[in-house]
Amino acid sequence: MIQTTGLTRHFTVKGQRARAPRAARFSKNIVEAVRGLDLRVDEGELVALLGPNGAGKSTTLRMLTTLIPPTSGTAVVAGHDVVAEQREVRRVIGYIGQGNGAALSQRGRDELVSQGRAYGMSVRDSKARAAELIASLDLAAVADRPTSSLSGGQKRRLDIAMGLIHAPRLLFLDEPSTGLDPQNRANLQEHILKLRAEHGTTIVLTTHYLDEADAMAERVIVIDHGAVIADDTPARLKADHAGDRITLGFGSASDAARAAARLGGLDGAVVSTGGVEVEVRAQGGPRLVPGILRGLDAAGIAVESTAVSRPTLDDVFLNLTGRSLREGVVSLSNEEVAA
Ligand SMILES: Nc1ncnc2c1ncn2[C@@H]1O[C@H](COP(=O)(O)OP(=O)(O)OP(=O)(O)O)[C@@H](O)[C@H]1O
Repeated sequence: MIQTTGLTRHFTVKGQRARAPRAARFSKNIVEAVRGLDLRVDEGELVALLGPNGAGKSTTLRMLTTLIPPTSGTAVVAGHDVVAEQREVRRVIGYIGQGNGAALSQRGRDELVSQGRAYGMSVRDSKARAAELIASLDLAAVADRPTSSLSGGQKRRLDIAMGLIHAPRLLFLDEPSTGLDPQNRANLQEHILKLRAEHGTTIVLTTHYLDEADAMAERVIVIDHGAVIADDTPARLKADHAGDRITLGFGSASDAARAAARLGGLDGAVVSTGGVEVEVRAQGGPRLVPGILRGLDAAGIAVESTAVSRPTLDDVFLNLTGRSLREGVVSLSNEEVAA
């Protein structure tokens, strides 16, 4: 359904050099937003592009939806080239960008019908499709109110209905749940999964919510600094790139330091200390704990508490990049990109 080869997008931004002579004060910086992306998404897949702010997720989506052309490389979407066959691509895709515009004084139902007409559907078909989407996205109670009076979650569901009016085979969602409270977020995720189950739509979404990617996507593509750094099912990413986390608590920092020194020899484990706690990262955490406790007991080091947690996608990102996605939020500065 999607195939990209070496997909690249640069932006030129003007930078100001205060100390330079007047004529040379404005320099041009190249931001390499997306660098040589080779991507394949098959029909019916639900794929999440996950990455920190500035990683290149939206730029990728904007190229795949023909909103901006690539600087180099190619992308074929539903059998059509995104540069040479823009109109054909647009006909078969739905795109819901960040903060789409359902904020007018029109009624939601009318907006949906207008959108259907804009896609060349008849009034009758547009009305029938609008009614179907209103029912399946749980908008019946609000569809006849001005859209400006809807809540954030209702507006976002209306955005999604707008993107689906022409029954696209492929739907792009750019951060569908950003700005929603946890309840509305869960509700929206449920609706997206239901639509997909009902219509078999291929869905590509971007998110920086780790739990969203984990819960919804059967495939997660981790993007950092404009390039793919991992691509697999959430379960395999966690198994391959992050171990379980065993946290041991001690009565004193010196006990913790002695324990860390002993545990350092554990095969394949990464050990770190923080005050009176020691954290061990290793595969098969629950099975390792009894042996760890026996070993420390034999060395006369008393363990006061033990906790084992399964890895998250954040652990995967941390392992791959040395940075946390939770902190997040790494914005790519022009200087960083240029370096
Ligand atoms: N129109 C533009 N002009 C200049 N730079 C841009 C433009 N659009 C994006 N960029 C830069 O390209 C890089 C990638 O941006 P992009 O919006 O694709 O990231 P993202 O992963 O979608 O981030 P977020 O999660 O914050 O939406 C960033 O450094 C951004 O500042």
